[in-house]
Amino acid sequence: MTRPVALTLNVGSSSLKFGLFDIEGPPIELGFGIVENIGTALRLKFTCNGTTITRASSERGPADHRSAVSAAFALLHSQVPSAKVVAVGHRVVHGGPAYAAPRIVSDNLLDDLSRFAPFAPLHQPHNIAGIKAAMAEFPDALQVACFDTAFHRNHPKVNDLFALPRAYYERGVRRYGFHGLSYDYVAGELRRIAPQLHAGRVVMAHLGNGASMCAMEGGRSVASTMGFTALDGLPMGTRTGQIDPGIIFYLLREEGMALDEVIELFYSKSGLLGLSDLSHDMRVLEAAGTPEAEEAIDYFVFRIRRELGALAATLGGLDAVVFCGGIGENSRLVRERVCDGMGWIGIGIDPDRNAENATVISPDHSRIQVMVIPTSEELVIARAIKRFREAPNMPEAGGKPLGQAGPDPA
Ligand SMILES: Nc1ncnc2c1ncn2[C@@H]1O[C@H](COP(=O)(O)OP(=O)(O)O)[C@@H](O)[C@H]1O
Ligand SMILES: CC(=O)OP(=O)(O)O
Ligand SMILES: [Mg+2]
Repeated sequence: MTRPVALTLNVGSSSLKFGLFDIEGPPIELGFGIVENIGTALRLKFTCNGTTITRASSERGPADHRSAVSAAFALLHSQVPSAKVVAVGHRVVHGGPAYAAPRIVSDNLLDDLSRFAPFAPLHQPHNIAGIKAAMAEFPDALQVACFDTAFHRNHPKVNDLFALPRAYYERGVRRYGFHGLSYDYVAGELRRIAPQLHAGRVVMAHLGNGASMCAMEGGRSVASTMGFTALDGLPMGTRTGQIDPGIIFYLLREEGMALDEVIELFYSKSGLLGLSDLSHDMRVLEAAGTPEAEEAIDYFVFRIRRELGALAATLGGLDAVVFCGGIGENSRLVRERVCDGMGWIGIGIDPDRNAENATVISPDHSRIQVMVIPTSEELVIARAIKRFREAPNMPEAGGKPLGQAGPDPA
């Protein structure tokens, strides 16, 4: 017997995450998979019905994104042969200035999204390739694109500006902000767990391989540390984060680097990896204990603290800080160091709660609640699919980001 399911695809620079959802009622996750090590030798992991299987790719030589997607589809077909994929939802990192809600995929949309590829070179080309692969694999399925930038589209204009001549803003050179699917999910969870905090002033820190922070007022994004590209703001696994743009001119002019080399340096060789000279992976750095690894963590924490102060000032005060993403959800060390000595602003941490990754890690009666809320970009995508299936003819059926409006459909 076949059963109709929805598939979510989140194709990143070095990994692909996919989810399988029952969407008959409120979306329920049936399975979750990850294909890692794109660029070298693929490693696959898939959990479904309580069983986890892991596999190494049999392919020889470095595997590209196309083989990663094929491997994910093959795994699905072999492990869940009864699943009939009726809809596929895609995380698309850049939606540009226009897309403030999910969209059904069309040729026009794909053309439009390709224009933003230079703004997100680690993600957008792979996101688009994932959509095309899914269209070929599941030709009868509904295809929905969900944008990381959409959650931030209602920023006050001043927070979207760069101090360039005005024409550049009109041409799309704006501070877009990313990780919107994650913030949307976590804002929805915050509304469920603590509606009074959701209604207040919140800084969220999505700390994963990509890392950013978002200031929210009443569940709406008003500012983000990421800008025109997902290179801005916090240092990341392999990305610089905010940097003096004068360095780019110096590298091009004085050190004679080619533009592509600078792009590679900033996106793929910097951040935690560049500073530690060891790894982009926080777990490895925490275990290493070398002075360089320590300094990489110190810089990561320093920039988070600095942005926390700046975003709190943007909000005119602070009611809650929420950590999410692989580091935010799991690294007690990073959370502890971020909150250390922040009593002056009202932030404190309970060591036992922090060690347990508890939902609330601040002490009782704290003025500012410090929380850990695991994110799920996949569930936000599945909910968008569900809305489109219920109202297929509405171009905006994806609606407003969940954290921002209306009751949670789940
Ligand atoms: N227990 C842990 N302690 C510290 N860091 C962790 C832990 N688990 C995961 N991480 C870190 O989370 C990061 C990956 O985050 P994730 O959100 O999964 O990334 P992606 O952006 O690829 O989705 C890596 O730096 C990893 O080391
Ligand atoms: C926008 C971004 O940085 O995404 P990721 O964390 O998946 O790299
Ligand atoms: Mg991520």
